[in-house]
Amino acid sequence: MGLFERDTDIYRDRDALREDYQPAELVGRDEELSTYTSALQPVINGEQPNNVFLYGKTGVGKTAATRYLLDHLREDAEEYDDIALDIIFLNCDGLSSSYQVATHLVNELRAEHNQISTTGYPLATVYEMLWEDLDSHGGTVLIVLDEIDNIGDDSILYQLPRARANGKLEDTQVGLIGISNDFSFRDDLSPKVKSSLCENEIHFPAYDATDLKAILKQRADVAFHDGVLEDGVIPLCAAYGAKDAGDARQSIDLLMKAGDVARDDEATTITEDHVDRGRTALERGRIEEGIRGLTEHGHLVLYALVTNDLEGETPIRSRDVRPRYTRFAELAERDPLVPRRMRDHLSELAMLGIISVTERNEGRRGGTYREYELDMPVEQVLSALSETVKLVGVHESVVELAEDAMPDLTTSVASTEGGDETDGEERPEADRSDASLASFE
Ligand SMILES: Nc1ncnc2c1ncn2[C@@H]1O[C@H](COP(=O)(O)OP(=O)(O)OP(=O)(O)O)[C@@H](O)[C@H]1O
Repeated sequence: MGLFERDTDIYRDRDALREDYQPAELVGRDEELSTYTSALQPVINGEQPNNVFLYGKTGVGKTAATRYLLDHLREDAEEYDDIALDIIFLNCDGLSSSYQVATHLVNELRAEHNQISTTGYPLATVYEMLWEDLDSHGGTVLIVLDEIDNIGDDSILYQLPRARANGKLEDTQVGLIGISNDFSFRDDLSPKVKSSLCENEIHFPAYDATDLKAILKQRADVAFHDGVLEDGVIPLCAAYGAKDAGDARQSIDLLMKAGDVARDDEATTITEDHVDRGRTALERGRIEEGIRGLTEHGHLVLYALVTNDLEGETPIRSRDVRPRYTRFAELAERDPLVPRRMRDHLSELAMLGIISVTERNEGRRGGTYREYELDMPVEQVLSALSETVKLVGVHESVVELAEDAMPDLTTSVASTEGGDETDGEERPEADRSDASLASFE
């Protein structure tokens, strides 16, 4: 028997739950698809295409609807001899300027051997190349810019829709489809860009539990063997999804995680318990990712708050977190931030859902103040902070937890100078070998 053995009791086709799977039909988006279809109709009529702007929160089907309709459009256009349709799909993640978008578009239009460098030309030259390449292409070209809000300036969003009117294009008809999940991007567009890019706006609202159930059912039928899902599983995944953000991607991920947990258990059915465990695992991943993305000072503030929490000091005011934070910064050989900047980090942690904030009144004449406490299991937070703990040292309050939460913790030499004025902790033993210990006196 090999080390790996095929286990197919649960999944018939697990890939149907992956991000890149394109469902044959989109569920529950009839109204949006009908508006979108009308906006694309001029392409089939051989007319100048409309520009379309899709917006809505993440995971609500904007990209899926675009791929679905454009696949159909491409297929249907082949029925007409007088229509030559080409579609360029560009995800703007990582493309932070019109210049970068324009060079990528030029390269999409050019053959492999004729690509241009993505740096070094004046913007006007890149535009000239773009108009020339587009115009020599002929027919209709639809340009989809997904995650369009990454583009830091709106030059290309102004130029593309107007290229024909400005005499830059004669033989090619260009349509622009912009997709964004950033509502402020749309609101902040300059009026001249808004009037052309947003001539057909389609809003994709968040899904409710009923929509999500239908979407999950469609995927589950392909992904799992018959009879594997217990009755409550899809409603539970849908209920969590609707409560969180109405995001189909999140619900599908949860269903897949539940399937994986069941598979690891060598179970033959997926139960609600598998969903709950899957949710905990995903949540852990999300927190860890959020914490890892913070700056070093964000980590130090959070580590300070973790130790306050373990000592039963939370909810706690920012000024009372400060001495511990300052000491940790010193141990990490960093200059502590001023109180206001430290508070900004607390606010950021609250925004990420890692800690919670409560506004309190200071009595009859006083103003309001804020108190902070951890809003996530301390073990998870600590395990995501392992690099910071290594840098600062293991605070006494976390010694016990550290062994479980950070098994990879290596011994580090702790500084013994300086002090944390507010608390008189005992100095930890310096020669413990199971973890690095810092002096926080
Ligand atoms: N109506 C639907 N029917 C079937 N599957 C859907 C539907 N809506 C979304 N999905 C699926 O949910 C996942 C996320 O959808 P999609 O990528 O289209 O979201 P989005 O709105 O473009 O999000 P983002 O703004 O994050 O890019 C994809 O796997 C997609 O296939």
